[in-house]
Amino acid sequence: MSAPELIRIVSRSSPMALAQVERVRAELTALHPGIRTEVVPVTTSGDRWMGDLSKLGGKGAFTKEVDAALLAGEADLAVHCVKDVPADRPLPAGTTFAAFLKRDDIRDALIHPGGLTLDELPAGTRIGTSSVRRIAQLAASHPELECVPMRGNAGRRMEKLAAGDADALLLAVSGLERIDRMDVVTEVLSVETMCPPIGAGILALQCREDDTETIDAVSGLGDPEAWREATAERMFLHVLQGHCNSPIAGYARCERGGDLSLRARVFTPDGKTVLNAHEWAGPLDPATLGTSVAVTLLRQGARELIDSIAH
Ligand SMILES: NCc1[nH]cc(CCC(=O)O)c1CC(=O)O
Repeated sequence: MSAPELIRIVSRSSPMALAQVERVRAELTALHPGIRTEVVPVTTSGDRWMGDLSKLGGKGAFTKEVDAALLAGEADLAVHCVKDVPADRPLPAGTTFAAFLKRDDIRDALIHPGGLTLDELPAGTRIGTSSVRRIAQLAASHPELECVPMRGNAGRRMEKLAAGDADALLLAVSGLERIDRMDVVTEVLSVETMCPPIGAGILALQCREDDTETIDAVSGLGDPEAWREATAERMFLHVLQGHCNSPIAGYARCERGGDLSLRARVFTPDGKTVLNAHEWAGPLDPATLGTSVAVTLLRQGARELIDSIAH
């Protein structure tokens, strides 16, 4: 096997995306000191557009331009948040996941400048979030709070918070850790309070399918548990075929004795209806567990619930 001399890594240019690339470069250098890396920055439509993501003409707002650079041969490796990679369709033809990195924290955090926790926030507190998953769960657990639209990278959201556009924010712990801003967190929410999105905290390395040199070089960065969890979660979402306004949440976890479990929920936007499932893989492979949990939720009416939401 011949190792490549240079791996060009395409990345979005947000601070979080660049931090993700630095992690990959560091792990790659530790594993293969002889391989040089170079960063190819791109801006995605999701980074540019500050409106409603569903109005952007479909999914993949954060991945489309990255995939294009990879397929055009302008780069050899893409680093994606699994959370941002559409699961209702296959990966772009000609590309494949070569590895899933060891998973980071999957929880969401509250950022409240006054230092209050979620339960302490007074009625009418404006939470800056455009995430249908976060809005539906807050409506269910804290109906006295108000959600106001908020997009942009974490740094921009914190500027908007400081400017008074919202009173508090919800952001992923993993993203804040990557940009070294855990100092702003007032409370880390349990997964029972705020069920995470599919793929939370997992970075995927994507290569051209025929580029076996790069695939072989980076596959050693993969984490077997992250692979099993991502595979179960993405198959779950694939079978459910949600759209971009579907409040869907869930996470797989390698637990006691290595058995894989998958918990998942589908909500109405107002949080009044919650469909819930939790299953163990036992002898099943991760993808089959994902399918099984999706089928359980479909039997509970998930299809009708998802299709009744405007998108
Ligand atoms: N939509 C942006 C985005 N994509 C992935 C993460 C979090 C990091 C991850 O889960 O890998 C975030 C930020 C957030 O939701 O607060």
